[in-house]
Amino acid sequence: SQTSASLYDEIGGSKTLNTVFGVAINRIYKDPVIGHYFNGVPKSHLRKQLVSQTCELIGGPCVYEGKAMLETHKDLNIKEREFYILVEYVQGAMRDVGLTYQQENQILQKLAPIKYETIYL
Ligand code: HEM
Repeated sequence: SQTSASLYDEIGGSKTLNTVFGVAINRIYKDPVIGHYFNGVPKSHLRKQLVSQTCELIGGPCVYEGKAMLETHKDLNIKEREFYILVEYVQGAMRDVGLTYQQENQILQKLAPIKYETIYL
């Protein structure tokens, strides 16, 4: 409703999102299964884009101006199980940064539909 704060404000805004994705990205880049996808992708660039996109999805003031998800991921041949490895890192980072389960799940629900633009079916 108009009177309730956005999820974005509730979690602490871009400061919290930057911390969450900073933690997640450090782990993702080291992962033995999915880390290789990110060779040559600057961490700071990916973090900025993920923060902006997620900010927009959870009611923040951002407008995502990065590349389209389908275009970005379609030639990578990402498998479904690899998608879930990435999601687990994002979830783990949210937990470590102190978000509640409810906040975690609300954010994951927003990210979930993007699955079909990232994996190779
Ligand atoms: C909900 C899941 C996902 C979201 C929200 C997401 C989001 C994004 C965003 C915002 C970018 C930056 C686009 C830009 O540069 O403007 C990106 C790039 C990228 N993503 Fe994802 N992604 C997801 C899943 C995955 C998965 C599962 C993988 C691999 C295991 C992956 C690998 C990559 C790579 C390698 C790039 C860099 C591509 C390039 O610069 O050429 N993504 N993603």
